[in-house]
Amino acid sequence: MDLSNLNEKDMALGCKYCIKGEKLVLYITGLCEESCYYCPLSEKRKKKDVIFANEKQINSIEEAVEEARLCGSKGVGITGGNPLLRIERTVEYLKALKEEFGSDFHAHLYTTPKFVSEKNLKLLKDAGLDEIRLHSSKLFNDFENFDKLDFLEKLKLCKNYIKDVGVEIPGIPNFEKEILDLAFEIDKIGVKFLNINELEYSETNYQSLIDRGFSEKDDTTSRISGSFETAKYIIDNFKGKLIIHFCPSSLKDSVQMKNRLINRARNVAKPYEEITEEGLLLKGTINFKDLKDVSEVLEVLKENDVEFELLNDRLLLNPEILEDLIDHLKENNFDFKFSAYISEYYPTSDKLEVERIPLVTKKPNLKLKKK
Ligand SMILES: C[S@@+](CC[C@H](N)C(=O)[O-])C[C@H]1O[C@@H](n2cnc3c(N)ncnc32)[C@H](O)[C@@H]1O
Ligand code: SF4
Repeated sequence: MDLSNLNEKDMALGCKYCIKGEKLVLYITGLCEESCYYCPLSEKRKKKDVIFANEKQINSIEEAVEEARLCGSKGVGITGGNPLLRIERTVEYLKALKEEFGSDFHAHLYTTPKFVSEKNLKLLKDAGLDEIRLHSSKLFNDFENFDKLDFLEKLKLCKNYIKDVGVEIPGIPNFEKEILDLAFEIDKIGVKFLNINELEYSETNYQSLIDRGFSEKDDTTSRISGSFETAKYIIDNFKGKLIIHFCPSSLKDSVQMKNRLINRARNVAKPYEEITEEGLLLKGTINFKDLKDVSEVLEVLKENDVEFELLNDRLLLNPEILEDLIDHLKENNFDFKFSAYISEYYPTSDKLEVERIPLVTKKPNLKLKKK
């Protein structure tokens, strides 16, 4: 059974944008007052006061705006850490994005109840926040001390200031009854949605999940066994107005991430590059030492009006054209003095290369001893 209800009417507005890859993920700070045993954040980000716009570490609002522009983002998801621990920064970035892209640029924010206050909510409202999602972290980490009434009060407070208020939690196996109870309670006070994320492991939380008796669902994904069933139990047993959405890890990787990559690739691809179905970029590269070693190739390209880019020691062109050209040169016993390959890489700011297909390998320039 597929629980990921992709019917748009059964989803928070922020999720609709996210699935289409239209949300800028703004990681406003890694600082966080909680220590959830299942926290998936990487070492690079966890508890560090760093800012990321999607995959790129940034230091300024301009960089966030630029990343949103390159990705064709129609909204922002502000996350962390806890964005409320850097409320001034959060508000500054949010205001700037709204000013740049207009008031329709949808903004949602993730936090825990601890620093939800009239003061912070007022600041967020004035900056244009459209949606807020509270994570009842204490429920899973410190059950005895989880103050349900306080959590409900914080949600009510959010409703006074922010248009859409929801709860977002990981689907923790064996917490079915507690989550279902919470669903009924938040429905009574008019909370709009409950998002249940499929519990996932990462390099930072793996050991603590295993120590608590959880196990991997399979060896091809990072899903934890039983999380899907927890969400299913809640969806099957809940009756009320609350929208309950299960977000499987596959939705994050194969749909939302892929769509975000495709959107960015469309904006950053050079005219000679190709975009794959996964949203990666393909380009052909010739590496040379001396320009004269590629003079014949350049002539052919110019004669045929082929688009290319000439750098100091590299010639970049369409991957298919490069492949045809190399085949043709090989057939004509061309004396290659350069290397050539097709590279597949992420359209992200780090341009991470995932594959390199060699077409011509440079001959090693070795001087052999004469006997
Ligand atoms: C990583 S947190 C960051 C934002 C904020 N600190 C919070 O906890 O809401 C974003 C969302 O991921 C969920 N989450 C936390 N750990 C998770 C895990 N191991 N697998 C799946 N979702 C998780 C939380 O419920 C939260 O809604
Ligand atoms: S509240 Fe969020 S960021 Fe903080 S420890 Fe928990 S999951 Fe991680």
